[in-house]
Amino acid sequence: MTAIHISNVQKRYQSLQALGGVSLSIEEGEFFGLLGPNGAGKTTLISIIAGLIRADAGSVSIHGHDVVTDFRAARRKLGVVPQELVFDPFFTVRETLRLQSGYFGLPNNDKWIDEVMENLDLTNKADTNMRALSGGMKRRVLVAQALVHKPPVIVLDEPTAGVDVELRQTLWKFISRLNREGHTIVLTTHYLEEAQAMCKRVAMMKLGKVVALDTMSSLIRRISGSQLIVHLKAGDLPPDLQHLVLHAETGSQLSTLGRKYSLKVNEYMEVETILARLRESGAVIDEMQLQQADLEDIFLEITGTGAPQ
Ligand SMILES: Nc1ncnc2c1ncn2[C@@H]1O[C@H](COP(=O)(O)OP(=O)(O)OP(=O)(O)O)[C@@H](O)[C@H]1O
Repeated sequence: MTAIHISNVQKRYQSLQALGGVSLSIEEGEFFGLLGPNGAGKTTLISIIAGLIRADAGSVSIHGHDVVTDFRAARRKLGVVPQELVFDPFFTVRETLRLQSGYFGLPNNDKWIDEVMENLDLTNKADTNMRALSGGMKRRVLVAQALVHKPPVIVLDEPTAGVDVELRQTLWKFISRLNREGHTIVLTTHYLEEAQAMCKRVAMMKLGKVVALDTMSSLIRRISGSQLIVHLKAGDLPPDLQHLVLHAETGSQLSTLGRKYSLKVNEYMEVETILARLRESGAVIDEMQLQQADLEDIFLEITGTGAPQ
């Protein structure tokens, strides 16, 4: 079954086209990543999925329920962890979670609330007022709040932005478990290595459009091969190797003198050729390293920008 079906969604803010016709289907049980640089439209798309804002055109359904015409049924299937921390400061953690359960018509939900709190290391804060919690703890409550009604589809918008390593690990352990148990997970994150580790399939967005949609493994294969990083302490890269340059750092960008290049290498044999050409041209290598391409390189190649901030 399709968990989220997005069909030609468009959204404009005055003269700005935030989403220019996004179509995407996410199947039940997937662990899906939504990536893109700042302003790509990820939060706008998530807000439309959550029924918080209306698309100008197109449609979104969750487990077959349209988010506009069948809002309540769609909302029941969905748990959203938003980017921003918004709470009523006068309630305790447990009260906050009970209220949220009530909103979904689940008055006797304490067993699951306890389990969620336990899994997010919130148990000893259950009776603490929201206003007395640290930012990281508040973020845990946001996650717990999204899960109170055991939604089959869970959308997390930058859940680990600015949180410590401990919370990231706790969160990923719990989210992975929910995914293994069949929940569909959709994630946006600033941390590409996190997306690479967790997501099986990703969509990359840029300026309101999906510019790449593939499994993580084919995306990684797309930028085939590796990169050879060479730090030259004398001489420079000969012109006939310039076409291989992925990144270059020179002079003041480096803590040491010289020039540093990342070169695209498709086969290991090519390393030999590159080294021979450098030697012939009089360049002197200070350090070198061979690295597998990762999601960051692909992101750079596809969106033309650095990692999302
Ligand atoms: N309420 C709004 N009014 C006007 N413009 C908006 C509004 N919300 C978003 N935008 C604009 O729409 C575009 C898409 O924003 P959106 O927040 O969806 O991007 P994003 O991919 O989530 O970015 P980020 O990674 O920074 O969160 C941006 O150019 C943003 O400035």
